[in-house]
Amino acid sequence: MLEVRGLCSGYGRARVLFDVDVAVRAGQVACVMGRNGVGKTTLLNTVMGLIPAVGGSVVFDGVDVTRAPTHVRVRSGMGYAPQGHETFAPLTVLENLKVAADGLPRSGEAIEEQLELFPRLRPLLNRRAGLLSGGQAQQLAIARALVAGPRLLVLDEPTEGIQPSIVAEIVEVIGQVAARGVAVLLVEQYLDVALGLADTVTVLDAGRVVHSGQAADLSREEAARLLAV
Ligand SMILES: Nc1ncnc2c1ncn2[C@@H]1O[C@H](COP(=O)(O)OP(=O)(O)OP(=O)(O)O)[C@@H](O)[C@H]1O
Repeated sequence: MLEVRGLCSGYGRARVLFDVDVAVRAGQVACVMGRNGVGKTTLLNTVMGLIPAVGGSVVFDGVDVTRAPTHVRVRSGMGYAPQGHETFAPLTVLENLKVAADGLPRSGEAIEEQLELFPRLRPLLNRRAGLLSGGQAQQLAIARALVAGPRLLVLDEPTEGIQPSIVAEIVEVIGQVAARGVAVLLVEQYLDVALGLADTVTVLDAGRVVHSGQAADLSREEAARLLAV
């Protein structure tokens, strides 16, 4: 579904990612881990085309999108919930979902599906997104990314700073989304969440892949060691 090969990117002349390979299959969760500042968000932003790649390739569903603008990637089936659960703060929850569903053939149904996935959002439909708690806003951000029915869902630290009960709900939804056949590329700092969801794990350090493999083959101790490098 997604094949990232030899990806290099950065900011101006400051190179952040060096030859990063990562792949995600339909129905699987690929988790990218690493300490703060190693380049995880830069990787996701480069995959989504928000930062240009200076080397390597991003192939989605067999199509090379390395130079495609973000909106083309989104239209071709890539959904993104960036770090910090970004939503349109002055708009209500429903308006946020409507903006994301704009132009879809069955937008009402698409929004209803998200409310089934995130029942906590239903009583909040008329609340401004800027007034939501962090966990509610994160659920809205994921719902927005899902509303168009992406085949790849890219999530940047969806559990960061969120109360444990909502973390459990978000983890459950990510598992359900993958079980429906969506490929999930997930940046996650919490080891338990990551190892609980992941099919594959890629660990970055200083912009390079230092571990890549099946989650089932990675012990908790080895993962903790890699993240402490
Ligand atoms: N807009 C920017 N301009 C210049 N440098 C940046 C920019 N954004 C990030 N960086 C730098 O790129 C490097 C990687 O940052 P990135 O946010 O990708 O790391 P991360 O692994 O996602 O970290 P975190 O877990 O803290 O979110 C860091 O050294 C950071 O300072």
